[in-house]
Amino acid sequence: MRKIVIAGNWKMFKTQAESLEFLQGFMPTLEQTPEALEVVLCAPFTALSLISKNLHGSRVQLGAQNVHWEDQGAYTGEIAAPMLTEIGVRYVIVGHSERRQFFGETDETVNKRLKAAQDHGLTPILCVGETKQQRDAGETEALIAMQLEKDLVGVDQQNLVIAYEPVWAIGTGDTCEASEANRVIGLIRSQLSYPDVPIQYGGSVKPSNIDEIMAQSEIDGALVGGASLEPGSFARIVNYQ
Ligand SMILES: O=C(CO)COP(=O)(O)O
Repeated sequence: MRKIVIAGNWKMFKTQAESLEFLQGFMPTLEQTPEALEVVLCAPFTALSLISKNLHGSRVQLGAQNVHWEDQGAYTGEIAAPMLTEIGVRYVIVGHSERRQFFGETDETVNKRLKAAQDHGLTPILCVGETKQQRDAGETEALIAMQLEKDLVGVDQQNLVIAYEPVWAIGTGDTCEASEANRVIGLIRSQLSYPDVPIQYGGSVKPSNIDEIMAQSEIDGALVGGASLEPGSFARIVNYQ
């Protein structure tokens, strides 16, 4: 059976104080959440250590939003895997479209980051997805196939989560139709050597559409941006029907 993983990607939001305030509202809502569901919070680097201390003993897993491929070195502004594992981080987002678009992330660096994360026992959440322009040009399938081919060279698919995030659906309120997300995720799965990789959908996931998304046969969870910032809204998402 494939694992279900719902992760909040807080992006560049929340100070330490705001993170604690979130936890106070969110943690009590998890009592009804099925044990089989993995709930992950991918917080900014500065909040990880404090959140880790406050998650102690809870079922929520901690995630980071990026990781460098070297264990240490002269890489100003980067964070290495041992710095994350030391404070209890278990997951890390790699290759988010915002990293690819605004910070020059390439399939080559994404691949290196994936392998470094796994070498240190972190589970990477690899993000793939097409832009509006690519979708309109009918290039969705080819683009995603190419991203997977390049990003996954030498990557252990048994310790991996993939997030299908159509770039045009991120932060726009313009969700991809659940059936279309299901179709693309099925195509992604057909390209994997290990078919039980959990594959999430990401892009304007909200309390109002999570039930339909999770009802799809190929979709194993969600990577949630804006709607993960407020405890009540993220609680409704992880307690999907
Ligand atoms: O980029 C995302 C998650 O990684 C999606 O963001 P939104 O849920 O805000 O559209």
